[in-house]
Amino acid sequence: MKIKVFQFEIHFGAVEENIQKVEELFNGASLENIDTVVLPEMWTTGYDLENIDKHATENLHPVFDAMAKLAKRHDVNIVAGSVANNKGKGVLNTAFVVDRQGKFVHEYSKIHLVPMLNEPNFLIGGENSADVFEIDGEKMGVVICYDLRFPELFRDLSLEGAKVIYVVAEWPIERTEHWLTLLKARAIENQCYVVASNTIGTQPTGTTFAGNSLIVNPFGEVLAQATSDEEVAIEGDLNLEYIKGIRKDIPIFDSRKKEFYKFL
Ligand SMILES: NC(=O)CCC(=O)C(=O)O
Repeated sequence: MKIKVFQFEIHFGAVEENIQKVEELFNGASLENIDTVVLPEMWTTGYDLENIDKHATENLHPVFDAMAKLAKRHDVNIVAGSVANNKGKGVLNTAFVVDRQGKFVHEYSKIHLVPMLNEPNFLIGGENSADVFEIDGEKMGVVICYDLRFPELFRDLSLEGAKVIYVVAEWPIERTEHWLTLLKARAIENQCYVVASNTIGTQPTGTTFAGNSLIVNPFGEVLAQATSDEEVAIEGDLNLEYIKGIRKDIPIFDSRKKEFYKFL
């Protein structure tokens, strides 16, 4: 399963420009052998939270339609990062997935809003857990940025059968070590692939983002890593059969003692 992760700078609060930019990235990339393309968090707006009401999609439209067109044109699945999204009760931070036929597969709205970037003052949290979805017959999950700090979410997804967990993010540069360490830890402890897309550049809020988009295998080895300050695409060839071998050699799922875990 071949994955391409786009890492790019987001034009602050410029939805149309960002959609156009993503279209150009798809049209300029070599995608012939790629199964799935991954985008970062809140890529249509960045952290323009003061204006987030006016930027938000209505139930993912019209951004969904633009992604569906790209998926069909390039014959790829898209883990379409996340966007500010209004479903009637306030603005959510919603990740979504579109398949090669341009069909809606899955959505997940961030449940852990990040206090350090002021999200709780402008956004509402998702009301559903991060469930698995299937693309090309394989189970996967997607979570959003600050969610990375909550191992429970990753454990739930892997217990439900996710072999790949996507992390779509706008992770700040001062916590780069947390980003890299936690991505590897989540892959090792759940023995699954972790595929992460982050943004770069400094937004007018003063936050500079860490880049370092990453693909980690179930043994914790880095298959591909972007730099901290460049617009690049990284690629990984995920061998989902490899997961079986790792889980046989280090059988953590068989060794679990859930009767002793107090808060699960
Ligand atoms: N966009 C985010 O959720 C950032 C998370 C973050 O800054 C952190 O966990 O640290």
